[in-house]
Amino acid sequence: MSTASHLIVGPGALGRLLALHLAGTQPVVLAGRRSLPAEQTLTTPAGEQRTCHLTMADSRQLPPLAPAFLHLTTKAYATESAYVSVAAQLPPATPLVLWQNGYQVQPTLSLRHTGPVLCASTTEGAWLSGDSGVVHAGYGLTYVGDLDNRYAELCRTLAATLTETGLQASAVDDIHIRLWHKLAINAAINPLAARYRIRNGQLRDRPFRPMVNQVIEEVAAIMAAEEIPAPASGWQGLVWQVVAGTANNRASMLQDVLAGRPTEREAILGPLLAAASLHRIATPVLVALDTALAEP
Ligand SMILES: NC(=O)C1=CN([C@@H]2O[C@H](COP(=O)(O)OP(=O)(O)OC[C@H]3O[C@@H](n4cnc5c(N)ncnc54)[C@H](OP(=O)(O)O)[C@@H]3O)[C@@H](O)[C@H]2O)C=CC1
Ligand SMILES: CC(C)(CO)C(=O)C(=O)O
Repeated sequence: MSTASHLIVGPGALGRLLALHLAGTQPVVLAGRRSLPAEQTLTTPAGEQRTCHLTMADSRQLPPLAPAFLHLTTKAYATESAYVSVAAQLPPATPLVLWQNGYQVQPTLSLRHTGPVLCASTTEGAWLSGDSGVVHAGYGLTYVGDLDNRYAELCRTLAATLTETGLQASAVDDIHIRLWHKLAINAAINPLAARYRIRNGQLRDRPFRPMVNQVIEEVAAIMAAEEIPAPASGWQGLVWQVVAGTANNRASMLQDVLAGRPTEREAILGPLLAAASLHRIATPVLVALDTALAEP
């Protein structure tokens, strides 16, 4: 049985970024459902290129492994099926780390998995460069926590490991709140950017600026009803800071729409619309955006 410390399932932008950082100091296996070159190149935010030989595996037929962490870096909508295909091949107490945006797989898999379930909420930015590379577009920060605060030591261990590799991370005892703050950012930026096919920075201009502000108002009402405390900068401050910081980005939902892939609409807008319905809060703008994204 291999002693690989980190099994990463989902060899996309985030999975490769993670694998290429961890591989310098830790045993890593990167697993997917199609074959990829083992030589993978990381382009750093400074534009340097670093090529590394990774141990690749087929996620449906893993070699015998007992990893210290199973990282799932699939899109939210693909995560449950990826989990099902790999969990049966691993010791049941393997710690699971969920890297998805939104708030859909986190509560579901926290209940379902028999081992510890950690959630990682990251503002690292990465995109794929063909089958053999990943571009680290910008440094961010990763928060690691578990929804019931039962695994603080494990969260600290993972955060320290990530930080050693160059991905700055902190263990937190309020990951639920951090995930909902990220949800607010993604709900305010991604659906509008995808619907109007614009870069994040264009949201600052007319006619989009008032639309973003309407979404923020609806999201703020939902957050208050869900008792999610506002960030220090307020909801407006939080969203507009991220818009400014990612002005040149194509939001992930826009990239998905342009590539004809499914979006993470259900994971991002779904929990907000469900909470709005529970608390009887009218959210006409969020509903219209969700409906538009659901159209084929
Ligand atoms: N990229 C980023 O900068 C950030 C991403 N995130 C979040 O991280 C998650 C992943 O995003 P990202 O890396 O960009 O997405 P990608 O689409 O680049 O990667 C997803 C990967 O998962 C693979 N996959 C899908 N289903 C399975 C399966 N059943 N078994 C094994 N592999 C599978 C896909 O492979 P295939 O090619 O076969 O479809 C693909 O390689 C998302 O929830 C995203 O919101 C969060 C913050 C930043
Ligand atoms: C923060 C933001 C909006 C940056 O583009 C993002 O997380 C995404 O595109 O999904």
